[in-house]
Amino acid sequence: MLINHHPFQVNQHGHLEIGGLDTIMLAEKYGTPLYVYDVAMIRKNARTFVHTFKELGVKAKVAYASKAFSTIAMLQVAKQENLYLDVVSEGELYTALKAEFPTDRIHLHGNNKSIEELTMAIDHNIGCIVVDNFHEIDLLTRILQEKNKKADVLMRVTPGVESHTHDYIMTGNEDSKFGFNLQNGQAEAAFKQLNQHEAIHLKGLHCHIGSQIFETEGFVRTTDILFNTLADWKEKYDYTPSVLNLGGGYGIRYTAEDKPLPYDTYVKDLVKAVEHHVSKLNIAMPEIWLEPGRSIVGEAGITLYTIGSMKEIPGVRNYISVDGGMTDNIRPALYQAKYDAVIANRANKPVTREVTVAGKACESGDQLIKDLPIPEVESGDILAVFSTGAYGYSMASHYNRFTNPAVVFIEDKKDKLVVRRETYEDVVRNDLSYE
Ligand SMILES: Cc1ncc(COP(=O)(O)O)c(C=O)c1O
Ligand SMILES: N[C@@H](CCCC[NH3+])C(=O)O
Repeated sequence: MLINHHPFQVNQHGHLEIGGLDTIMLAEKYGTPLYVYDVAMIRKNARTFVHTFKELGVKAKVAYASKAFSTIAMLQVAKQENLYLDVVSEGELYTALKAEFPTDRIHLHGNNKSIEELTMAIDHNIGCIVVDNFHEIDLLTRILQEKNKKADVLMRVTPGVESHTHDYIMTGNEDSKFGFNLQNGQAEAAFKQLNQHEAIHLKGLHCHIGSQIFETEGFVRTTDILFNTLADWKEKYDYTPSVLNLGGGYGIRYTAEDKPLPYDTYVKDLVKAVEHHVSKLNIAMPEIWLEPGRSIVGEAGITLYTIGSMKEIPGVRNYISVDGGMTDNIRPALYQAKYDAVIANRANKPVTREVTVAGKACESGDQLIKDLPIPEVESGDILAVFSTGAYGYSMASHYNRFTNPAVVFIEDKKDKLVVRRETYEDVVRNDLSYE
């Protein structure tokens, strides 16, 4: 039985299962809040992207955008699936090195890369650096010259496309902190610097228009815009790219309102758009690189909470409070993101009322879900929130000095702790005395 369109089962005890295991057993064993991932689902998502390119006979690299969920275990799964890896910071790169991710398969992003980040990337011979701005060109070329090394580089451009998503996760629009602007000549100026530099091998362009996008039209329009520029640069500079990186952004189902496309549809439409322009320009087909994050891990993860206090305000609203909230999932507070959930130990009971799920942080805005239909509940019940696998753990905070939850992976009906729950000692570890 699918629960509210989510690919999870309910067992004979009426308990929600993930990967064939009882979520109530998991909550008892590991405590709550708890992030739980169905690893088979992660692998299936990754394989859909990779296999679709194979079926189409198109050379491609699928780089998991590790910002969505970066832990050593997750990066080991990405490695096992032969994915490439997108990192945006020293910390994400450090995690990749700890996971022994092959460095030539790592791509470095970032709109304000530090000298240390660039140096670390160059020292570890990572596969590609996605250059974002003029300051970075100066830093990068200086470091390469000092070290007498060369680097493969993509140039991040902003095409001026407004994707249909929340303002904060839109990145390809003209007014963006990311990348070189294609409209105002900055991209062309950067191109000239990069293309003629002896320490740089400019493999092509990168573009990421935003996240949680449910149609392919924005991506196709972006491809049109990129090829306008490429046609111009072919004519003026005899330049043809060997790589086109179209970023990530493929939407997932958080609630029944979301209607995600199958992931192979994105791949097929993008390939079609690129092939169209390639044949018009009469150039060799570039390799296509993608950077899915959310679509690989989002629906594969759930969060289990224990329900504590409950408050009824007659005629206004009923609250149930859980033992986590914005500190393990900032997305509702940050983007008004909507989530769906069930009472995991009463997953087959009829719905009788609507509640707002409040978190435990000292913020009125710490509300995970508004107007969630649920059956009768008691304190101590377990709430399972769906589709928390992306940008939950990775955006967690220590506000109110909460500890970050543990992470458990399920595969072949076995549970494995992959991130320990933090202790209060972890939280104060770097505090120094002032006495
Ligand atoms: C450059 C870049 N690539 C890839 C991603 C991953 O996006 P998503 O998780 O929506 O697939 C992001 C985040 O939005 C990004 O900024
Ligand atoms: N953190 C965002 C998406 C990442 C945007 C990065 N470019 C989210 O939770 O949806």
